[in-house]
Amino acid sequence: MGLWDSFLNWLRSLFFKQEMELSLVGLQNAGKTSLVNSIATGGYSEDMIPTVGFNMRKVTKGNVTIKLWDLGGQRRFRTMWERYCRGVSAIVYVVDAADRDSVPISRSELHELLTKPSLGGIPLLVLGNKIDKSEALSKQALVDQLGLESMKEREVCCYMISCKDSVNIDVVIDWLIKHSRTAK
Ligand SMILES: Nc1nc2c(ncn2[C@@H]2O[C@H](COP(=O)(O)OP(=O)(O)OP(=O)(O)O)[C@@H](O)[C@H]2O)c(=O)[nH]1
Ligand SMILES: [Mg+2]
Repeated sequence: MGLWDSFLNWLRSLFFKQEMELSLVGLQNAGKTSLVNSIATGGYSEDMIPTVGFNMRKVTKGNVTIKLWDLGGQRRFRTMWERYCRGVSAIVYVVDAADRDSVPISRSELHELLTKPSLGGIPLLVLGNKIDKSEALSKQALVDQLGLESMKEREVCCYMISCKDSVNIDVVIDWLIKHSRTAK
């Protein structure tokens, strides 16, 4: 690339730079921190430490800088979810689709969170993770069991992913970038 093209690209990046802030929520062991790693570097590890409280990571994709709040999913951290979801461009809710017993709890935590008036209208991206496992639910089963069809007051989208095998991570990134236009 010539100097002039590089200069033009740099100029373009100044004008089209976008920022967005996202919160990642969901039960412990769902794979939220794994998803952050997958988005940021494509890396994956079996050996993860549960998130205590929260972590903040900034990831740049093209011209979009994404500020990610990766929240702890253990019960004692769930009361903080609402605070970190206020004012974000989108809420990303991660579910372990292979842990069928945990789905009802995941459903009630999600519905409880979304009743908060402060979070009204914020788009929701639900990710059924760990589809590399044979016991993982299908997308339709997950949508049904989480009661996503009944959510009419916000935009809701659901994808099935695997952080382990990097399945659909690109689709997730595309969805996030599209929603950065509403960044505050
Ligand atoms: N098989 C499989 N395992 C996964 C996948 N994604 C994450 N895991 C595993 O699930 C476990 C939990 O992952 P984390 O990313 O720490 O989960 P978390 O949601 O951040 O958990 P908390 O921080 O406690 O809320 C780890 O052992 C990961 O290796 C996946 O796509 N497939
Ligand atoms: Mg974590």
